[in-house]
Amino acid sequence: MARRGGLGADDQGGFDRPRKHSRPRTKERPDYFGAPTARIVTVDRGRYRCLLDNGTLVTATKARVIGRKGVIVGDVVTLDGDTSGSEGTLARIVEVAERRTILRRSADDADTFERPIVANADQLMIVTALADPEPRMGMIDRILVAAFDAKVSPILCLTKADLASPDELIAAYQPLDVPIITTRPGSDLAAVHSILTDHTTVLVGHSGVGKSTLVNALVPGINRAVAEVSDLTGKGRHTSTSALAIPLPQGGWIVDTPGVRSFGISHVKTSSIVAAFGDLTEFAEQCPRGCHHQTGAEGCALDEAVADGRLDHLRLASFRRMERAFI
Ligand SMILES: Nc1nc2c(ncn2[C@@H]2O[C@H](COP(=O)(O)OP(=O)(O)OP(=O)(O)O)[C@@H](O)[C@H]2O)c(=O)[nH]1
Ligand SMILES: [Zn+2]
Repeated sequence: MARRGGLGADDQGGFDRPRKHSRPRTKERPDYFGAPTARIVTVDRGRYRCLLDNGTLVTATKARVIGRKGVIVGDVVTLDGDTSGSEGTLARIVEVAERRTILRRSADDADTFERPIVANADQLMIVTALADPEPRMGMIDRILVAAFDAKVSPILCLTKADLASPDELIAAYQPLDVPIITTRPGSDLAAVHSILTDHTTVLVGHSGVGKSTLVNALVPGINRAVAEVSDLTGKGRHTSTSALAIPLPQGGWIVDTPGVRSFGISHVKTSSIVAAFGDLTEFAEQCPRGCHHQTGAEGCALDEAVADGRLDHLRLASFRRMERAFI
């Protein structure tokens, strides 16, 4: 006679095992639909400063559901808990939206650990002084490579045009099709504004190039806003190495990166540089397997393309310089 569950009803082996998958859930996973979303503007010692869509600045921690996943500046997050932004309150980050881009760097080339620094940026502005400090093309090239790799559009901003001519740098970077902006004290920033509007643009540059001067000119009153953020961290000045995202009055964001002085690019692959030079890919496909495309590379189809006029030699020279920047 068949009894329901008869088989193995007294079978120790079958029923003593913990039934991991059939245990009833004690708690339903909460549904965060309708919960406020915010942008991470800075990170300081495990505390995340988030700007709600309504303009409220909220301090938050990571909820346990986030686990070990990193939350970085530029991330779009869902908040739970107290999102009033009142002093002493703490919200919880319960969801991190999928990132459109991640800008990474390794601190230097010896450090192969890649650190994500900014999420969801679509532009990267390399701020370089034309003098004082002297421009370093190697540095510009490395940052360009990092931008191409992250599929973030680079922009070159040449400051201190009152001290030296930009002609040489413009000639060097024009073949890359990178927008180039020059500034000087009191210069009209309309071109800068229009390139930044409705984008999320990360600013990188060496100390002293005039990045703060530029940010202050772009965002009136930001001195005060920076001070507010540092006050809330309990320190007199903003000493965090975190990036700081600043909303632009006309729409869009700029992300200032005080910590990024060097730009290790040990995580970048050759293929992503070739991919960044879309017009070169069709030629490179004709190269011998494993071709590094450098000067003297045997049978490199890029040389042939230049020889028969299909490719501008300056463009190839720029591509090779980019590749050399990290080989
Ligand atoms: N001649 C000239 N000086 C400038 C220009 N822009 C900025 N400076 C000066 O350059 C110096 C450095 O400017 P900052 O804006 O502090 O440079 P920074 O890149 O923010 O430097 P850190 O704060 O150290 O990261 C200051 O003395 C500025 O007044 C410019 O277009 N021309
Ligand atoms: Zn080649």
